[in-house]
Amino acid sequence: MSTRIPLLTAEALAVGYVYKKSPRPVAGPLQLALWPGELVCLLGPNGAGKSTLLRTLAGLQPPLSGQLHLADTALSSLSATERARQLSVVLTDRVEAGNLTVQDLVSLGRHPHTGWLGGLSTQDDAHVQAALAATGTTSFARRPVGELSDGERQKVLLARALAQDTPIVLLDEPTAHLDLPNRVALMRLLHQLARQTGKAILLSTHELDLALQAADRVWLLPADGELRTGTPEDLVLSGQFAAAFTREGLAFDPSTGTFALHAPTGPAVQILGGGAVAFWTRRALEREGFVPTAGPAARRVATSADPVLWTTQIDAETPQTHATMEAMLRTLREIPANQPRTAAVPTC
Ligand SMILES: Nc1ncnc2c1ncn2[C@@H]1O[C@H](COP(=O)(O)OP(=O)(O)OP(=O)(O)O)[C@@H](O)[C@H]1O
Repeated sequence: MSTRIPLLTAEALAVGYVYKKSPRPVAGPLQLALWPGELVCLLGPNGAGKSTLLRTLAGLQPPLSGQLHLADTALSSLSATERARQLSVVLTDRVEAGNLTVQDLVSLGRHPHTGWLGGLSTQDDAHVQAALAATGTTSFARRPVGELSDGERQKVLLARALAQDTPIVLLDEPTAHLDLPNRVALMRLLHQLARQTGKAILLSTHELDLALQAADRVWLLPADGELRTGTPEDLVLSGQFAAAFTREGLAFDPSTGTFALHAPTGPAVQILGGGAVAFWTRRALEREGFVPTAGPAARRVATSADPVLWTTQIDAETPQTHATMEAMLRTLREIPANQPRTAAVPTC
């Protein structure tokens, strides 16, 4: 029998604000559990209440109602230091670091373990160095925090949270200022950290595709404030993921895991072949307004990978081979007399 117990639980938790003594609920009632070794991504549209929930779970704002426990201890009964030994948090608020260097700021993460006046032991310093290395910030450890770019500062704040070395890590939009390779690297780092150290890591993000790939579990907070949880795959296949982000004219495609940028309405084009060339051919055809299909169609394009080539055929005309996507698209746009002249322009 499993002896795993959640590191954080919430029962009937309502989060929100109080305005002129009246509660303004944002989300809830929520039943939640954060398990050791799991990376959880909190997803939802703008204004759904992700930051409000994270601040509440971090003990930085009181719940409107309900119970919050770290293991079997009520969060509200912990002192700030006890809480900081259990839970680290990085919010989106600007951090005023004065003249502190990166190393100084990351070292502050050790204070729940050393006390404010305590110097760093060798072991504390090892935690700081490991956090700098894991986040790729060692090379600017001596620089003042005030001189960093937004992305560099974001990595340093994550390093401080990692140096704190808590069982629970809460991160509000940790990828917001990072370029794509850094976003991918960060998600991979957090996933590995959760797996290797048994930490429970909860992060909010708008990086839906990355979250779907990296998260062990998704907390999906739609605008109605009713949280759905599950593996990314269960939420996608049940349609709950698409429903949370539904917008007029925007559709989530469960077969590719992406939101469609285009709404193709033009003639069908049959794609023959597979792999990367077929994938990118499909993308290009959709952008041009064609409807890519696996079934038979008057327009056909066969893809080959080595060498990269396309062979188009329209009706029974002589097939033509093309060395570039551009040439292939040009040919498909040249429509025979009995076909519509141009592919339909996608609607916004
Ligand atoms: N300090 C506050 N006082 C009152 N209402 C607030 C406060 N902060 C946020 N809200 C409101 O609470 C709701 C949820 O906001 P929150 O910032 O938690 O959403 P979010 O999901 O994090 O949004 P985003 O994805 O845009 O960052 C919003 O309607 C917001 O206007």
